[in-house]
Amino acid sequence: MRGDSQQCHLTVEQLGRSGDGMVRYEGRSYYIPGTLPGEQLHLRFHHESVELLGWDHYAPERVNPPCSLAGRCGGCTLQHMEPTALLHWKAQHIEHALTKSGFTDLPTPIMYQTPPHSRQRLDVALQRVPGGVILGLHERGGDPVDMTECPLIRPELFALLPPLRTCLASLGALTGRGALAINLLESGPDLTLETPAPLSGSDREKLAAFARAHHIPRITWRPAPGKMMETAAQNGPVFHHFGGVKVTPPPASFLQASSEGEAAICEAVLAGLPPLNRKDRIIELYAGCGTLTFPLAQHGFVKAYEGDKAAISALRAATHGSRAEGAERDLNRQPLLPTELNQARVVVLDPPYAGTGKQLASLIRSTVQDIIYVSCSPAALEKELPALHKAGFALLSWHVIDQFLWSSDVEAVLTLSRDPKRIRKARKARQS
Ligand SMILES: C[S@@+](CC[C@H](N)C(=O)[O-])C[C@H]1O[C@@H](n2cnc3c(N)ncnc32)[C@H](O)[C@@H]1O
Repeated sequence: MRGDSQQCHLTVEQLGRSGDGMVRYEGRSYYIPGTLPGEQLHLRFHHESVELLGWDHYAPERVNPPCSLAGRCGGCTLQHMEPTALLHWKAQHIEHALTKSGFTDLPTPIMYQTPPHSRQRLDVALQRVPGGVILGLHERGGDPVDMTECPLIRPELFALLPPLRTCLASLGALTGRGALAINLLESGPDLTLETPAPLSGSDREKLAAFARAHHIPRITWRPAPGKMMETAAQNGPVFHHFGGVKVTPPPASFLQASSEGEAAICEAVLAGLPPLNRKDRIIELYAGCGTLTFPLAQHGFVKAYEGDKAAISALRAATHGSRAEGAERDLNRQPLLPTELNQARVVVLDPPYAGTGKQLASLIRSTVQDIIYVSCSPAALEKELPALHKAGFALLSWHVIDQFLWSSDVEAVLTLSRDPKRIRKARKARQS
């Protein structure tokens, strides 16, 4: 029901990309956090903004958020949505990117959602306040909200936070705002700390004592992301296994959000491989420090490319005795040429959020028949899939992996082929 007054009752039409409900008013779209499609809202419109006065009708997908910080903490924006409905909503993003790019008659997706309390990576903001330190995620457009509870992260990670706050509050280097990345590796939590001022000798002693008391193998310090890092405390070896191979990930290294998500991605990638013999070459682009490299190396010889120096050094250091080789390469500045790609029986790529950039064009010009595309960005897929469709690739399977529970983010693994035999076989298998 629309009226000319500033107050009105409108129905949420859909969720926007970031998970906010969208209503239309006088030809404009407005996004309202915390609302769901089908809900009727009582709203008041001001010049450019809208105020939610209340709900006339709730959606059946609405649930009570499991965390009392929901709505404030910027980590989870969709805790009020029933998880299965959320997974289907995320699958629609991928489906939309595929159909918009020309892929029709899609196979049924294989979907997976990670459980609560499974996040193994945490990137938090720090803020010194009178009497202590706030450690948490930013409120939308605001200050960090202290993470006094969190149904998302692994319990052992959450258990570390209270003593960590005490330790951080004692550091002279944390004069204002800072940041902390924690990767929960097999060897224990790996901490990378950013503070406005450099660590003093006394700060280092406190961090070393904290590391010993809480079985933390390594604490690294840096002034800001991308700046020189220093080891603040080393209390034991740092390691993690990928596909049975022991790797020493560098500080603040990319790590999949949860081990369950990582396993689901890995399984989807391996399921998408064409028939290979051990001599066949797999080219892997954006390899990080080897999450997919070493599982892939059990199926063919992997040539892995990665732009981050520390990550590729870690990968290369672990390749001894495996059927994998790593190379440092900025794939935006120096994409692999078609002649290089042509050596591959299959190309596996897992680009950053922005997508593959310049690498895509030479992939299309190559004679590569099979691609497995791991993507954390439906928007990048929407941009890049049309060219792959035009180049003759068909979609053999798609996996939707919601490893970002209660957020609007999603991961997808797409198996694409332009090998007529493989396409025919996949179509036949679907029909039977
Ligand atoms: C989504 S992560 C995937 C990493 C790895 N596949 C994994 O699962 O752990 C994307 C990777 O792309 C790398 N990357 C980003 N831009 C790059 C570029 N221009 N050239 C090469 N690698 C790049 C990042 O350093 C990161 O390791």
